[in-house]
Amino acid sequence: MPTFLTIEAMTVAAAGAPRPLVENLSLTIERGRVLALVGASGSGKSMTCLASLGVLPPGVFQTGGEVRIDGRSHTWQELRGRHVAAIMQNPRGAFNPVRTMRDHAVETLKALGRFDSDADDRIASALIEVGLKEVKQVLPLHAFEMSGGMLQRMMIALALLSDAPFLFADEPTTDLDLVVQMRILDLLERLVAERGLGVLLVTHDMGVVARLADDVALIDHGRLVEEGPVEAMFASPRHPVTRLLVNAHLSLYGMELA
Ligand SMILES: Nc1ncnc2c1ncn2[C@@H]1O[C@H](COP(=O)(O)OP(=O)(O)OP(=O)(O)O)[C@@H](O)[C@H]1O
Repeated sequence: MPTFLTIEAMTVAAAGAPRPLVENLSLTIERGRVLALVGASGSGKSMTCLASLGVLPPGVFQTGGEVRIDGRSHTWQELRGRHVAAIMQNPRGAFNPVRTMRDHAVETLKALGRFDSDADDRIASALIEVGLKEVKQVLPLHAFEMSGGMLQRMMIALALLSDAPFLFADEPTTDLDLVVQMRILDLLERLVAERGLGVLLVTHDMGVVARLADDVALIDHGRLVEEGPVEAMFASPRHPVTRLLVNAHLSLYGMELA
């Protein structure tokens, strides 16, 4: 099983934009650890994620860089599903409204080339692993019949069906209420511990970072400006934007940086 996923010198540009949206950005994600990619809105976090998965929106292009697993380059087809699974913000929008949860699970297994006689067992154990224990009741549901928290759990279950060792999670709790956020973060933490997943967690929420991340990388205007263990980032942030984010977080608790 691989140990490291490295994003190397990733550069992303948009047609007509005067400067790159992401510039020469390198990150390493290690199995069993959570790397938080933080930064202000529009700093390039999602573009880094999307470029690394080869799914940039129309008009936006990767102009440099690559993704390696333990030093080896891979095609997007090999990366997506086999090595990296992804969960995104707004799970409701990710589901086809006229298809059931079972349809989505079957479609995911078919896309991965893993739809065989064990499919039903595999789907059931993925649902149980993410806390959707009433499998028979959940599988016939459509997205509109489920809460945001259930849908995010279902997205994570679909990600687990691939057995990919790395997970990209782009703002996985942003649209959820605080109690559900906490439960999803608990679930991600358990999956990192039990499956040894390596997670790239995209967020602008320093509360989420404090709760889940081992390491933090800060991006500003598409460039990596600070990187290190989470404790150091909170105790002595160096870059002005990191100080701003940490101070904004601490002020919620009536505290500020020394
Ligand atoms: N489809 C697009 N075409 C051109 N530029 C885009 C497109 N989508 C986003 N951008 C620009 O790319 C830059 C980076 O956007 P990105 O979505 O990666 O930021 P982000 O850090 O993830 O922000 P947020 O936290 O708000 O999601 C922004 O300046 C944004 O305006």
